[in-house]
Amino acid sequence: MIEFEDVTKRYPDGTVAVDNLSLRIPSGQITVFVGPSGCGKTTSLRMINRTIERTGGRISIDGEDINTKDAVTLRRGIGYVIQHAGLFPHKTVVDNVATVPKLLGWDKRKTRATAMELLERVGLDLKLAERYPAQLSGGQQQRVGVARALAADPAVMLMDEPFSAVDPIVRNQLQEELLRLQRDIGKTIVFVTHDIDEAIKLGDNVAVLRTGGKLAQFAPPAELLANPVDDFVESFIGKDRGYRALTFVTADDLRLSDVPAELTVAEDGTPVGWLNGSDQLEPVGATFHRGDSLRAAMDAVLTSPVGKGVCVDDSGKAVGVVGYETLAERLRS
Ligand SMILES: Nc1ncnc2c1ncn2[C@@H]1O[C@H](COP(=O)(O)OP(=O)(O)OP(=O)(O)O)[C@@H](O)[C@H]1O
Repeated sequence: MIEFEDVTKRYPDGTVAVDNLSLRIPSGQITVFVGPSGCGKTTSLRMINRTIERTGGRISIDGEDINTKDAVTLRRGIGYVIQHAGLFPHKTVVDNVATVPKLLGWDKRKTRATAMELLERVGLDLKLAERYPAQLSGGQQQRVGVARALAADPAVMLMDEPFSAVDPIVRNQLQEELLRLQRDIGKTIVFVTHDIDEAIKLGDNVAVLRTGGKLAQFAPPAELLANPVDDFVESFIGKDRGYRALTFVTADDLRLSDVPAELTVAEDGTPVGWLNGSDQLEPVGATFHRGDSLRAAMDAVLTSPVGKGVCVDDSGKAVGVVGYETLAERLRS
């Protein structure tokens, strides 16, 4: 656990970037700092690896005050990923990832093997390993940045707007990959973003900061959407919070009806289309799985030409359908 106790940062010019911040960041989870520009997110993050020194209060990792450690040793145990990846331009991709293991004096073979394994884990084509950063796309560079931060297997990883500079599609892919990776590695990740949707998607917990570095609310995303503590948090979360909260409700217990005859399925049971009155096939629309959210089920209903969302199993086979009435019944419960 990383604990902030009454942490303050006053810059030499008198700016108070962070004001009496107290919160507990649980181990093995993703905690997101979110808030408007200039609210102190980056300052808060960088005080954890002491690239910015706090001016008041205490920060501890697993009970140990970070100031009792030498700053360089502390930083080697904490991965750090920033916007634009911050890769060394004169080093190849694999050498970038190997930076910290080399500093730690690992032997060459082990270092290279680890670097290649990490590149694979973050989803980078290994053919790119000998390229230089400038020869990669922004999204590929970010993957290398994540691999580099993970190289020495740190327990803590700090990520400062890591996906902000890439286009929305790549950004979405990188977010999905981070969630997938985190299911395997279970690091303590502190993630900074100004984008509330990114915070809600990635965070196990979200700390909403207001200007002046004050904590407005610290809660899991579902709670934040359901119960914003004040007008500031509510307006920061934005519109559609009721609808977005459905992301956190599972469709597990949704009552399904049998697959009707009008839904044409292939030999393997996968849905092909809805047969309309003129004997023509209309597209199925979005489908959903049992374990998906109610939001996904609702999307399936809304995109279906006949108002029936198709539920499929892991092999893609249609296992049932759900209509407006059942969905509404579930939403009311
Ligand atoms: N070196 C500095 N000297 C003085 N003030 C600073 C310094 N660095 C940051 N600040 C101020 O501290 C406040 C918080 O800055 P910080 O970068 O932590 O915010 P942020 O929430 O990460 O912002 P953004 O989303 O725009 O990156 C801002 O008012 C900023 O101008």
